[in-house]
Amino acid sequence: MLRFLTAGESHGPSLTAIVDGMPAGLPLEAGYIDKQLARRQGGHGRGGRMKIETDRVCITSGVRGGLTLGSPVTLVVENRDWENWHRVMAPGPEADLETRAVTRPRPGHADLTGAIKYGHRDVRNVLERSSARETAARVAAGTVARRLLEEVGVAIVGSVVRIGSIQAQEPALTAAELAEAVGKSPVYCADPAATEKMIGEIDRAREEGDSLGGVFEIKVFGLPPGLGSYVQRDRTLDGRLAGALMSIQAIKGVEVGAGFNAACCRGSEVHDELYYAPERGFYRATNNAGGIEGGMSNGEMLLLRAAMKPIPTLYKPLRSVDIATKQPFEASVERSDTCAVPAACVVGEAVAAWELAVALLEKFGGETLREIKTRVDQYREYQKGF
Ligand SMILES: Cc1cc2nc3c(=O)[nH]c(=O)nc-3n(C[C@H](O)[C@H](O)[C@H](O)COP(=O)(O)O)c2cc1C
Ligand SMILES: C=C(O[C@@H]1CC(C(=O)O)=C[C@@H](OP(=O)(O)O)[C@H]1O)C(=O)O
Repeated sequence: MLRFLTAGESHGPSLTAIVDGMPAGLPLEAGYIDKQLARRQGGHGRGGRMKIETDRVCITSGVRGGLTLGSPVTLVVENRDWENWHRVMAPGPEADLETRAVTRPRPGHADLTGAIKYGHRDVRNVLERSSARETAARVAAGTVARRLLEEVGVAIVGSVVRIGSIQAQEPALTAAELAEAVGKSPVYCADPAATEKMIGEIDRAREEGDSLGGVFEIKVFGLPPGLGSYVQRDRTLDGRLAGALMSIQAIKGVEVGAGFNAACCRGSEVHDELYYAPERGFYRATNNAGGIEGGMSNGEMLLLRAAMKPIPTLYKPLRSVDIATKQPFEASVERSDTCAVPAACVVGEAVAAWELAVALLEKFGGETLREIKTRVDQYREYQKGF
């Protein structure tokens, strides 16, 4: 069974992910994970914190000589900002609990409800863990899953398709072309004209002390059919992917394929008709299902979309109430991202990779990469001849 946990506070010494159940013999290097960590830090619209951090993973268990051992893989990402916070965040009685105490909850963040739920009078005890800093650890873990998927011919590419009111026109591209186009864009968008407008929109929001959300898309190429299942509803691949995307901080909606638009159409316009050709087996000429039918991958490209709300911390103050004095105030802000949709897109790729790797291992099992590859190859042959 493949599973992972993350731990760590935003301004603590480090973030940790423990990945358990990864098969042995998977080539894995820190540099491969660092590339994804760097992408997650980037994207136009990020704030001052990203100038402090340069995320790098330290692999402290489960890998030897560049290959996984089958034992738990521990991934540690240091917080450079810790240097400025060790007095405040110290685990012992020496911690300075006064200087950076927070009693002013931000609308739209976990602050108020987290304080009520866990009985904290200092909102810092909530925001340290509710912060999307945690996604650095999730990207590290998800990138191990991405490595495994790569070995069986599965590629995952995310792209930003909307920032605020600016919508991109997504060209139909291969996985490699899409990755190249996205890599050139400061907002990870494959449409150059929309990229320019998105940058302008983010800059305007920043100047006006405001924030922006948007939509990103995840495409997965090369998935075999039959990952996930209809036999128990908690095993549906779409349910699990939607849950994973929704678990990302500030994600408020998820679509698969035609998504909400399918609800506006007739069945004859939505359902993908089936064809057969001896050289490729069964296929569909359209992909409104987004690569999932009956809770299972159907062999077509997987298409997911996630909507991110605007960042809650605003330079333009919103009304709130101090939990100590019960007096209203208008929040003042030290620093914040203006827009983190590109970063969230990288997190989306990672969490999707994770869920797909879990479903892959459920279907094919195996303790070694070699076993898994053999079984996937055999299954692909079987599928072609079906
Ligand atoms: C990559 C990323 C960066 C974020 N940066 C910020 C930020 O700088 N300031 C902020 O208030 N919220 C930021 N958020 C959003 C909050 O973490 C999120 O809104 C908060 O945890 C509340 O959770 P919810 O929006 O899912 O309800 C970010 C989210 C992501 C995914
Ligand atoms: C640190 C990251 O994102 C942070 C997510 C975040 C939040 O409230 O979610 C608030 C900000 O942190 P800080 O208050 O330290 O400036 C972001 O910078 C990161 O993505 O690595």
